[in-house]
Amino acid sequence: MLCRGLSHLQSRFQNLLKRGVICQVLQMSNFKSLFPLAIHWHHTASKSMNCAWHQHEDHFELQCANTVMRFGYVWLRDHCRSASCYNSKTHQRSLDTASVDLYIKPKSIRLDETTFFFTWPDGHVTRYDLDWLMKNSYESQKQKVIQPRILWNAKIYQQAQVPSADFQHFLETNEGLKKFLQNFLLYGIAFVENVPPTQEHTEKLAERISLIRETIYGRMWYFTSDFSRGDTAYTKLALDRHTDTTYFQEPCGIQVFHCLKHEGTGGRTLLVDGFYAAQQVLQKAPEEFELLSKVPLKHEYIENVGECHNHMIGVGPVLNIYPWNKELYLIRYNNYDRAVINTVPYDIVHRWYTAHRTLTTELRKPENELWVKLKPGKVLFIDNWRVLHGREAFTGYRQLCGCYLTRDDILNTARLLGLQA
Ligand SMILES: C[N+](C)(C)CCCC[C@H](N)C(=O)O
Ligand SMILES: O=C(O)CCC(=O)C(=O)O
Ligand SMILES: [Fe+2]
Repeated sequence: MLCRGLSHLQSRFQNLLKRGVICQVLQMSNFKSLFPLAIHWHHTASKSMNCAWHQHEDHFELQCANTVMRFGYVWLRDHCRSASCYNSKTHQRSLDTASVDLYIKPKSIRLDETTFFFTWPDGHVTRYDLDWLMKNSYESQKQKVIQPRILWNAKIYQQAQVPSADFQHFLETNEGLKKFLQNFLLYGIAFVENVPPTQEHTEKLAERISLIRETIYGRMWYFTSDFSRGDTAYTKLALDRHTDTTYFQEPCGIQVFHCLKHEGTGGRTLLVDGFYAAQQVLQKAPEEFELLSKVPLKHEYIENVGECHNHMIGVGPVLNIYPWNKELYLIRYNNYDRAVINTVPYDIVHRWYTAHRTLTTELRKPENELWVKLKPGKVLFIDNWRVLHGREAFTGYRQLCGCYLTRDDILNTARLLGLQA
């Protein structure tokens, strides 16, 4: 076992010292640029980043600044990035994980500058860069937000004065696209203006950022109040706030709306940030937030109108959160399409209704409602996993076209443009 800088060890690491071998890494000058979590460490670490490590019986421990990170040996062996274990051209694992001894332990560990060298019992050597380990540790992921967002009520959104994208700029420049996507990711809604009011141009716009998600409503849809489909959307009635396609196992990620024509009154679009409302529930009644994130519900779409026969069922809680950092990523809220609740016993059902009421109260607060009148030329993108939409009743002839997009593909575009998504 080789160690460096032992003389620099301070009392801070004395506990670790007592338990065995300690090594320290000094002067990590490239640390901040390599490690995106630098923002977090920035406050806690001085310029020379001190890290200490320790080889335990069943895991490897790394301590940098105030973070203690633990890595199991099977995990470490499984994440070997050597040429025989990992294809760096395809970014795919070649190693057969099932061939790794579940009780594997390294024969030796040494640190050279900022690279650890693990030698395994069969002589295979794995190298891990310190910053790679830090970035990929559970402990750092736990503190990290997957998707930075600005939660809003009407006032916050209006005061932010988020600009709309211009059709040409959006189509022809990466910069225009990137700005649009950044706003979309932050707020869950975004507008494009100066779009020729046709279905073809709307389609072109959608294809610029994502693959269109074809559903039972078609690829591009075009609808009026003709009740051509068995759903209230195809009437002139008001629609309370909701998310769409809750009856899919994976609800559509994004909804695109373009109002091509409206000769009449009413018909404004209502937008509510579901995550803002959920955040209020978390603050006011955390146990209700938890219940909404745990109780599985069914939503259902049953249609028998004309030639259209469909029966869709989607299952999932109202609030969907990542288990490791509790970050909210999907709200499934549609009181029209919610199916019979038969997945939980009656006493929990009652508690669920209470929690659902609390969330509904937040969602219905007038200060959380953003009302917009969609006009030909102005296309609205809605994050259907976050922002609820609704509409006011209307009179006269109204034509809306649009489509759904797959969330994976829009996030793919965002990442390729360098955005965090
Ligand atoms: C958008 N488009 C008119 C095609 C479909 C409307 C789907 C309406 C359905 N109740 C839901 O919320 O999913
Ligand atoms: O007519 C509208 O403005 C929206 C209707 C609706 O909720 C939908 O089509 O998903
Ligand atoms: Fe809808």
